[in-house]
Amino acid sequence: MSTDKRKSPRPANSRPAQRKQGPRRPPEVDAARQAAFDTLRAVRSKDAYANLVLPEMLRERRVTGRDAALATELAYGTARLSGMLDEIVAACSDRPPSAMDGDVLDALRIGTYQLLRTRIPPHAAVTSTVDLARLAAGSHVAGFVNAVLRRVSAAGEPEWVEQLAPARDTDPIGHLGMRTAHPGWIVRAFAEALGDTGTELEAALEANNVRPDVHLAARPGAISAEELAAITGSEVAPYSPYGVRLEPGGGDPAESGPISEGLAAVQDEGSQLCARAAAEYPLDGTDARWLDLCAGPGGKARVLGALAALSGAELDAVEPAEHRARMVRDAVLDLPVTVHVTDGRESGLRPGYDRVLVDAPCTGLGALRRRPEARWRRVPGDVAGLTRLQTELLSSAIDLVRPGGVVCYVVCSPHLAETEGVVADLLRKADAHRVDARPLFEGVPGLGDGPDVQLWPHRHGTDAMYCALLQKS
Ligand SMILES: C[S@@+](CC[C@H](N)C(=O)[O-])C[C@H]1O[C@@H](n2cnc3c(N)ncnc32)[C@H](O)[C@@H]1O
Repeated sequence: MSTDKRKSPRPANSRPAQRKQGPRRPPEVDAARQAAFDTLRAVRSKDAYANLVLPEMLRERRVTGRDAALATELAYGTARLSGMLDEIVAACSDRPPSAMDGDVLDALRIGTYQLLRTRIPPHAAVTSTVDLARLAAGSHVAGFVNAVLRRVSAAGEPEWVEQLAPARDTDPIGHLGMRTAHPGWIVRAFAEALGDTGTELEAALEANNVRPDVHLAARPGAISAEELAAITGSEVAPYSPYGVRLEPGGGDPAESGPISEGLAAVQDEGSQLCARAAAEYPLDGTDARWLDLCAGPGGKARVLGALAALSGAELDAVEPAEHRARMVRDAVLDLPVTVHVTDGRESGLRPGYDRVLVDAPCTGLGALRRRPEARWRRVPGDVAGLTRLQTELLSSAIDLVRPGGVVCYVVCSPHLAETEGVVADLLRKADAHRVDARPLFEGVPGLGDGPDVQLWPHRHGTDAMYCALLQKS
């Protein structure tokens, strides 16, 4: 929660939020709230990603320090909670959010977030939001925004949840959806993957509302995790042998020496573990040709390429999008990796690979904590198209691997249709069998009955990565 207690730029005794007439002077909006508002507007109207737009905007506008921290909290927090904020706004208005002007709705969301989730004094939250709305949509909206926010401010978040959420005992999915700010279909998907609708489900959902630690992956063979931790003043990560957890607030990791020298890269610990699993499953026979079938932007290709170099193997990396293929090339400089710009379903590559990684496009429900708006942008209808693509890519991988070779199927999602569903579907048609992936995640607790591995933010501090290993018969 923000501890921002700065005074509003207005004199303490002025009460513009209660004015009924238009402004007598142009509204003034501080840089932090303006940046948060402009970010939310870009998310809504241009399908932008808040975590890409905001840092760029703060740099361009030279917003730094506490202002940058406030802008970040307001933009990411509001984007993350927007569906829940809309329910509260709806309860305080005579018209539904869908009928409101987009700028007015964005302002109301920011105002509601400030009232419910920060220690910003209510009068400052209301006044600054009225100013934002007036500036964006005209002075005629001031009275409406003021009235809605005054109603919002009559209660705190627990009271609003109590009033608006369904009862937990009769509708735990609906209740937790409101309480943790997730759409119902995502709550249901998490519940099905966890086999739980109680405290563990709540913990898993709450973990999506916490910004993750930043991890680095030391390049295997170039630097050890211990050396990297010493250089960066951090600690080694608990599970990945390449992982280092950066201290929060330590500045932009991209500017750290080891990254600019190509010795390390920012990468979630779960991704490091999955790349390692693809490289380390023990094989009989040859082990010289490796394939990364969905390589862009190259995070796992970097680890796989380095491990291939250490074991005398070569890696082919496939990515159909040219700009992402370029990112793969940049990630694997000096490594025995060839990048192919092609569709993984019809790559034209010569079969006979010993190992294939399929890190397939997915809903990304396993990385909701990194992408503030993603939970409200994704829709259940996305799942069918993605599972079709995932099955086709996995099937192509089975065609490309040699008998006895291994395919490592990874998605950053716990949705059962994308995980077990895709694997089960493939196994009905392909000449392959599942092997236990858990031994390759040595030391990682809470992996259940296997044979596949599902990591979780609330259990492991990683993204919710799923990893299945299939061996061709
Ligand atoms: C989850 S990302 C892979 C992340 C990557 N392995 C890493 O660690 O950085 C999925 C990638 O698959 C690519 N992709 C989409 N359709 C594809 C296809 N038909 N064949 C191969 N790759 C595809 C996307 O462009 C995206 O870069």
